[in-house]
Amino acid sequence: MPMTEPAADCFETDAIIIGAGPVGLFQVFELGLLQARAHVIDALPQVGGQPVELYPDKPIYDIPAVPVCTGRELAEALMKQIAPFKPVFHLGQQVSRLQRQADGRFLVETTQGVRGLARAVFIAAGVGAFQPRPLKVPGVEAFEGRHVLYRVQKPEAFAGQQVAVAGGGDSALDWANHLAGLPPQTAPAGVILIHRRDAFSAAPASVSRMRALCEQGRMQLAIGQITGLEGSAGDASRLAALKLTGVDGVTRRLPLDALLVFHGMSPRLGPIADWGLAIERKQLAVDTEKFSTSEPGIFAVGDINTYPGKKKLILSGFHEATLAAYGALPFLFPGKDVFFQYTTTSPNLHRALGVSPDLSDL
Ligand SMILES: Cc1cc2nc3c(=O)[nH]c(=O)nc-3n(C[C@H](O)[C@H](O)[C@H](O)COP(=O)(O)OP(=O)(O)OC[C@H]3O[C@@H](n4cnc5c(N)ncnc54)[C@H](O)[C@@H]3O)c2cc1C
Repeated sequence: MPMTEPAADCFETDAIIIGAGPVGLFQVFELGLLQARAHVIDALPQVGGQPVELYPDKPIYDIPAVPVCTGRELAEALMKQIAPFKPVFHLGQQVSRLQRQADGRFLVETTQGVRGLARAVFIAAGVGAFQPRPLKVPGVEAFEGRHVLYRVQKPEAFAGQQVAVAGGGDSALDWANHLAGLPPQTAPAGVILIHRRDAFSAAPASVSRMRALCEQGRMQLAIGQITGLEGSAGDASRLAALKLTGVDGVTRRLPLDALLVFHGMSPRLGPIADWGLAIERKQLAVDTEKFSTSEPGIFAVGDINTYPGKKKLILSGFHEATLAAYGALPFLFPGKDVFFQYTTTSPNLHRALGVSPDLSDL
């Protein structure tokens, strides 16, 4: 790996975890028990990785000692478990660069400009960074980022505008409902939900609310495929209308100012492949003692890694995170002896966890 000088405006911490999926979150816990501070970076605006992004309400039955929990509940429980260690989260940030510095630490940089230095890095990047699926319509690039958006930051920015929301899942319906329900002074002039069929994968309560808003005339629903976008006559870079081809095969023109697209998220390995680490079939090769990558001080845990017998299961990732934390000790605290301790009986760990259990019977 190339050596560069440390940047002046970085956060500094013991460990940086790339990925806030279940394994990245549990990595915080295992590092916390060893008294290592962690910052966690994720491309998504929320924590929880695949279970929250792909199956938030589906029951999971194979988390040890938890007979059943949903993807969302798992993430909530992990967040509660790691709270005593006060991890710092950088969400909505895709890590693009990872470089060893002259002092042996690693500089981690995101595409949005966040930078951090740490003695050890844990790549818990799952199947890659989740990115919004782009709208596949000719010429869309001319409007992306200004009038065609995949994320909403300030809903009030659409006050008085004609807004179309494309998609049939939770994000699309949540945003369409939210925009249509805003008070008049901040509401768009019109909200139209566009989906390719009159069946939705969003939560039933969101679908009922959407239908109620349509009945009240506060939102419209259009069924069809977006087949084209049109710039305004005076300024071709300004979105003026979209073309919607209905199930009847007729293409209609819908005037609008902004199009919000929620066609789901897809994972991309992206920059991880360029960090000079040994890769086997799009996964990071690790040993099974420390879950170290080919670069000392960089560990890989969870779905992103591969080794003989690897199973892409959450419980396997938890085991990997535990051994990786111990494996990182020489990088985190060089020369310091850190002893293995049980959470049941160690006063040190109780202090770290902020608990004071009764030890008199043990
Ligand atoms: C439908 C479905 C059902 C499943 N059911 C089960 C089950 O019942 N039991 C079970 O054990 N497992 C199940 N799995 C698998 C389980 O979800 C994964 O094993 C688990 O999510 C892996 O966790 P992780 O933390 O390694 O990665 P992920 O959950 O994928 O999280 C990785 C995170 O890293 C982020 N990231 C990646 N690259 C970057 C980058 N460059 N910069 C910033 N952030 C980045 C991503 O945005 C993501 O949030 C299921 C998977 C699916 C798809």
